[in-house]
Amino acid sequence: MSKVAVFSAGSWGTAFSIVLADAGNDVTLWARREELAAAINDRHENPDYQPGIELPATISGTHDVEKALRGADLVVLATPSQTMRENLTQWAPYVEKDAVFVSLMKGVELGTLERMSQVIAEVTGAGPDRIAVVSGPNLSPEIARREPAASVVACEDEDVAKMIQKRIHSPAFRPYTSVDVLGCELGGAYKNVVGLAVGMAVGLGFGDNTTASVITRGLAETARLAMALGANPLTLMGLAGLGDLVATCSSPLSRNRTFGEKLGQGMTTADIYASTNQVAEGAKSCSSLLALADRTGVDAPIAQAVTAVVDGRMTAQDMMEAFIARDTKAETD
Ligand SMILES: NC(=O)C1=CN([C@@H]2O[C@H](COP(=O)(O)OP(=O)(O)OC[C@H]3O[C@@H](n4cnc5c(N)ncnc54)[C@H](OP(=O)(O)O)[C@@H]3O)[C@@H](O)[C@H]2O)C=CC1
Ligand SMILES: O=C(CO)COP(=O)(O)O
Repeated sequence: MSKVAVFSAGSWGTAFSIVLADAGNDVTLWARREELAAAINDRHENPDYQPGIELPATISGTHDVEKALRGADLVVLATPSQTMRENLTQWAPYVEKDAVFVSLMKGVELGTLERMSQVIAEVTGAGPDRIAVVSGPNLSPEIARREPAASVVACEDEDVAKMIQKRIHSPAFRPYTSVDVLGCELGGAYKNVVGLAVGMAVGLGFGDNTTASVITRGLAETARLAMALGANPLTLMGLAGLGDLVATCSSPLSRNRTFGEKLGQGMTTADIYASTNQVAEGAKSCSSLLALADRTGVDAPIAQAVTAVVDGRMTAQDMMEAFIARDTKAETD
């Protein structure tokens, strides 16, 4: 059986380990806390992140980086985007020589404005044929319950994308291939920002016309930036674009939408951080995506307003009013 190392045992790392195990892989799930690794082994459950879900016997937990990586030809990365560089710098010396990295993360690094595939390349020196991303409408509690879902596995080397596709195709999880790594990553990161804006609209008590308008203009904004950077526009119409946007913006399971809802109800960012330990990537990546749009010369009103609300410089109500009051223009401009 082929061995996969998954870093780490959060919501998505754990749910994706179930996909990998169901698809026939031997999975070693690395946990930052030793007691969580022990719980995974003793109880076949991740009580902190996917409580009540029995993990297949082919998933084992460990807190030992070297042990997790020994013999693994796929290294799946699912930590918060903002800590990936530091994490991977520590793990990289133990990665097998030809192992392929698979990023599940949906964020853009603050400061460098790099996508996760770029961070992985920089830290490990791996070429584009050893770096893939998996992105799509994949809310982890639903995936952990084995509800049917599709996703995209993107790698610049199509043969590698096909190899990973085979390795992650389970009875409940259907992956499509793509060579558009940039489009998939930007779709995944941007939908979190749009999810925050939609959550704010929901928190303010607005209905489906409002949320549909924000979702659609959010897709337009995502596509504008992604295409300016060289993405295939069809990627944004696909699972890693529209698909993930719809899932995130319509589901109360989404941490980003929930974070936005709380902002809409008047909570501050600091209060929300204090109330959860789970990652809402958009709250950090909104400012990186805005900076990326500014650097690229692309208009990004949603990223701009969401960043201002997250930073406490604007209220959610003012954001909605500002969206409506913007200079009018043609829809396709
Ligand atoms: N959840 C989902 O539905 C999906 C998430 N994603 C993406 O996957 C990525 C991970 O998200 P998700 O699993 O949901 O996040 P969670 O908040 O559920 O889990 C975060 C994980 O990262 C660990 N972690 C936290 N801080 C650090 C750190 N400083 N160094 C190393 N590890 C750390 C946590 O360990 P500990 O428990 O010890 O704190 C935990 O294992 C994000 O980019 C997210 O956008 C993508 C698709 C679906
Ligand atoms: O990326 C996700 C679904 O595809 C998960 O969204 P949240 O991070 O908002 O929970």
